[in-house]
Amino acid sequence: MIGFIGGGNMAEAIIKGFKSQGSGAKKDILVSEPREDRRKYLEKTYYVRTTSSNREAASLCNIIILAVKPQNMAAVLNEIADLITEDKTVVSIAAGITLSYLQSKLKTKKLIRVMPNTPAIVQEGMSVMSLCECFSDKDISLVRDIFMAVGKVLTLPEKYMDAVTAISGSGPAFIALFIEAMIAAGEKMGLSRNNALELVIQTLIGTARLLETGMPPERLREMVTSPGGTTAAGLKTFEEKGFKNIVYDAIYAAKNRAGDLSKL
Ligand SMILES: NC(=O)C1=CN([C@@H]2O[C@H](COP(=O)(O)OP(=O)(O)OC[C@H]3O[C@@H](n4cnc5c(N)ncnc54)[C@H](OP(=O)(O)O)[C@@H]3O)[C@@H](O)[C@H]2O)C=CC1
Ligand SMILES: O=C(O)[C@@H]1CCC=N1
Repeated sequence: MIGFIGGGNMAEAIIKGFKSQGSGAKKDILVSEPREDRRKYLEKTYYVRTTSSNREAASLCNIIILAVKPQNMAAVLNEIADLITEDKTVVSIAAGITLSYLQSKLKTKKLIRVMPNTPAIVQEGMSVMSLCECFSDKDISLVRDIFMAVGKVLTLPEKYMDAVTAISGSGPAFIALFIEAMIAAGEKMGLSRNNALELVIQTLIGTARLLETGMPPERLREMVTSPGGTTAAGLKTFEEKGFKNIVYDAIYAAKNRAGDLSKL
C-alpha cells in the first residue's frame, strides 16, 4: 500500500492524477492527515483510506510519501522513525529537505527525493527524482511508476534539486502569474474575462506544443516577430523594463528559499 503523510495540495494533486490514470485507480492508498474535514473530503472524492495517525500509515505502508511542509518534517520523522524498517521506501517531496537529512533520521536506505508539480492533477506533471547511490534501479521502479502515472519523470543528481524546485516545482505559479497579467491587460482593453482567458490559455497550449516538437524558443520568438510589427513593439517594452532580469531574480529567490528550507 502507498501511504501519504500529509494530505494537502500536492498530495491531492498526485492522488487525483494517479487515481484518474488506469493502473493507479486500483492501487490502495492511505493518507495520514490531521484535519478531519480534509480526511473526509479526500475519502469522498478519491475513495482513498485515511487516518489521523502518521504511525499507522508508517507501519501499514511499504512506500511512504512524505508530503508535509518542510517546517513539519522533523516532527514527522521523529514520530515515525522507529517504524521505518529497512524494507520500506520513503519518498520526500518537500522543498529543501535533503537525502542526507532523511538518512540521518531513518534506518532505511531506500530514500528518494522527488520534486513534483501540480499539473500532476491532469497527468501533465514534471517530477524530478534524486536517490541515494545505494538504491538499486529495481527498487525505484515502483516509485518511478507512481510519478510516471502523473506526467514526466527525470532523474538528476541532488545538487540540482533547489534549481528544479524553483523552475518546475514553483513554475506553475510563475506561469499562472504571467497568465493573470495577460488576462488583466486583455480586460483593460475591453475583452471579456472569458474571452481573454480562452485566448491566453489556447496560446499557451499551442506554444507549448510547438516547443515540444523541438523548435527552440528563440526560433519561435523570431517567427512571430514581423519586422516593425506588433510583437517587436511588445518585446521592446519587455526588454526596456528588464523582464528577463525579473524572471531570473524570481527564480533565484525561489532557489535560495529552497536552500534556506534545508537549514530549518
Ligand atoms: N504545492 C506544490 O505545488 C508543491 C509542493 N511540494 C512540497 O509538498 C509538500 C506539501 O506542500 P503542499 O501540499 O503545498 O502543502 P499543504 O499545506 O497543502 O499540505 C501539507 C498537509 O500536511 C498536513 N500536516 C501538517 N502537519 C502534519 C503532521 N505532523 N502530520 C501529517 N500531516 C501534517 C497539513 O495539515 P494542516 O493544513 O492542518 O497544517 C496539510 O494538510 C511541501 O513540503 C512542499 O514543499 C512540492 C512540489 C510542489
Ligand atoms: O512553494 C513551495 O514551497 C512548494 C515547493 C514547490 C512548489 N511549492
